[in-house]
Amino acid sequence: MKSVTKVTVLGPTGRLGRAICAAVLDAPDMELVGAIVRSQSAFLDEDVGEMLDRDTVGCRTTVPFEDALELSDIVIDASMPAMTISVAERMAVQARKCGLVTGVTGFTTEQSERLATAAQRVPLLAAGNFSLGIAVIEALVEQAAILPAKDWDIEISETHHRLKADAPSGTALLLGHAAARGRGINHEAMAVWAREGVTGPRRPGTIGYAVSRGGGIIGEHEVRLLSDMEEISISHRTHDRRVFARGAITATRWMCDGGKGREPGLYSMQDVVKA
Ligand SMILES: NC(=O)C1=CN([C@@H]2O[C@H](COP(=O)(O)OP(=O)(O)OC[C@H]3O[C@@H](n4cnc5c(N)ncnc54)[C@H](OP(=O)(O)O)[C@@H]3O)[C@@H](O)[C@H]2O)C=CC1
Ligand SMILES: O=C(O)C1=N[C@H](C(=O)O)C[C@H](O)C1
Repeated sequence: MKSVTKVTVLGPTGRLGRAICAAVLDAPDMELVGAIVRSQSAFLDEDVGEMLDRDTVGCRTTVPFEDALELSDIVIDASMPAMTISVAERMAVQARKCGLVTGVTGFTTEQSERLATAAQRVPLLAAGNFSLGIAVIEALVEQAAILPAKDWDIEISETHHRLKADAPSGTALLLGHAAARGRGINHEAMAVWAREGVTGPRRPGTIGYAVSRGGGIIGEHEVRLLSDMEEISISHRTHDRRVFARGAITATRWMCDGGKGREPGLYSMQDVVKA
């Protein structure tokens, strides 16, 4: 008999969380067993199917997550950093091995370190972007960034909808880290987060970021490599938020590995696309 993966979703009421819940409900090999909201949620104790304007599914939104974790094979996270950290740390002290797939962005350095610590005990896949297209351009950016830094400037720009909470986007950051890896430099030392006033000439070797927010744009990213005589532009546009949900399902299946589950560790979409 084919096994069914039991899934809990964190942040099921948000833009990403709703798309992921719908994808889980549509996946024949998955069952939604938990939907975790915060105590201030406007959608507390709602049937997830009804919340999505579908038939009742028998899984209701709740605040305590311990019972859902006990039932789950995997947790898919579409919430916000504080919830991600508290659930990841709770999972790290659980005896049974349940994986966490998080798409959340906007972690502070301290939160990222706490997530990495939790990943020593939990199989944890962190994806600043679930799109497989972004995973591909991440590799392209790393490859392009081998061009000599003295001749080629790297600039990253992103645009998102007016409601996005964090900047630069998680995707812009993962592209910046890919560029830094390609160049063999320390990302934090070379990142220029914004420019204003009398900035003077561009510092050689830096990676510049620019952010726009407006309207309903789902996500646009561009990495430009600029020399005096030519330019490379690597860009990506998301046309439909369901691409994130689809990628999250692909990542979840990779993490479950046919029911065996992955070993504790920090994984990324690169592991998924290279499999
Ligand atoms: N990796 C990827 O491919 C993608 C990642 N994202 C990321 O996913 C996250 C969620 O994005 P999005 O769905 O657009 O955001 P939303 O604001 O629409 O949803 C976030 C949900 O998380 C819950 N939540 C839990 N804790 C908090 C908190 N402390 N403050 C606010 N809300 C909280 C809220 O639900 P409630 O109040 O009901 O508990 C809220 O509905 C972001 O980090 C975003 O960058 C987004 C799209 C794609
Ligand atoms: O908040 C969003 O909407 C998105 N967030 C992710 C990010 O920060 O990169 C992914 C996607 O671009 C949409």
